[in-house]
Amino acid sequence: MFGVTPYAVYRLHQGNWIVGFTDTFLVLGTSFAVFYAWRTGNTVRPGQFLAIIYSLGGFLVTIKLGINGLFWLYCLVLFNFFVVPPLQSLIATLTTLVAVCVYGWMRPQDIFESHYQMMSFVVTYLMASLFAFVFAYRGRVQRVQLALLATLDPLTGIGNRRTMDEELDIAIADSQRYGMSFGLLVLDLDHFKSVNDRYGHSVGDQVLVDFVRVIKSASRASDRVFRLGGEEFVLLVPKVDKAGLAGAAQHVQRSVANQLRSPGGPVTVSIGGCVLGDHENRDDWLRDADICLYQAKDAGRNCTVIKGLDKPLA
Ligand SMILES: Nc1nc2c(ncn2[C@@H]2O[C@H](COP(=O)(O)OP(=O)(O)OP(=O)(O)O)[C@@H](O)[C@H]2O)c(=O)[nH]1
Repeated sequence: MFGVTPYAVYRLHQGNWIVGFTDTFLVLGTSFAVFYAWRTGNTVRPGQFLAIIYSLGGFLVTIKLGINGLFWLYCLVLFNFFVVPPLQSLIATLTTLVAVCVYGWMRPQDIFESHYQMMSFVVTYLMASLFAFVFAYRGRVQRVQLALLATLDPLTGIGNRRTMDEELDIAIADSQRYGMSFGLLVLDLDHFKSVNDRYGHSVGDQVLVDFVRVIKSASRASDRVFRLGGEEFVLLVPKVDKAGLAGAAQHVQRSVANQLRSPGGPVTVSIGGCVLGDHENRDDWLRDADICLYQAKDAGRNCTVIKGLDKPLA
């Protein structure tokens, strides 16, 4: 925007109306797109809008300025790959190339002084597009990988603590807005340290992976499981009351006792839980579920304590 504005003023001052108005349109269009993105938080549509108007503008400027306009098309390549995903950028960039070449072919001397010059432009423009594409594509793949690393637990593939925090905040917002009920279970394997100490860390890792598989198979598709850290996991259960949460917890607890094995025999889990009720933030909610978990451990492990229910459930 800052690069184009002086040219818009200069071209209008010169009386070169088409280029002047094109530049002015680009400046206004950019301001509009930036404003829209700022107000809505949506950067996809403004990016596509900008790629289209700048590609069109690049074409118009080139057919009016000839060889001097061509230099701007290299900036256009970089700009397009900056504002829209690689494939869309490639389409916008190649469409502009085809338009410029067809025009240059039909009106010799208007843009290119010779076919040789046109070929040189095509080759350098394609090379610039190719490098920009590879660069943008690699950046995109790395961004996706970073996003996964930041949100998933690498060992088990389920959401990590950061993902859980977000999901619990969404649950609290849904509860306050729509009156939906949620329950939270904190699950901790019993005597897991001895599995590690006796059979090694990699066996312990395999038990954790199996544990997640058992939790998933014993819970509903709408339940969400997260790894809080170490051998502690959280299950978020929508649409339950205290009794329903206790039922869900007992089902998981029994499934683990029946199915989860280390080389030394069955592995069990202790579970603490509470419904969202009038907890107003996730820290309080988690803390109360954690207190129940400690009560379950104190009660001898392989059992469930739900806040508000009288005794530990075996
Ligand atoms: N293999 C493996 N072990 C882990 C991982 N994260 C934490 N641990 C181990 O989990 C064990 C947790 O031990 P404790 O907190 O004493 O708990 P516990 O032995 O299960 O005892 P209780 O919870 O009281 O029943 C420690 O030995 C940690 O090293 C992991 O990613 N992989």
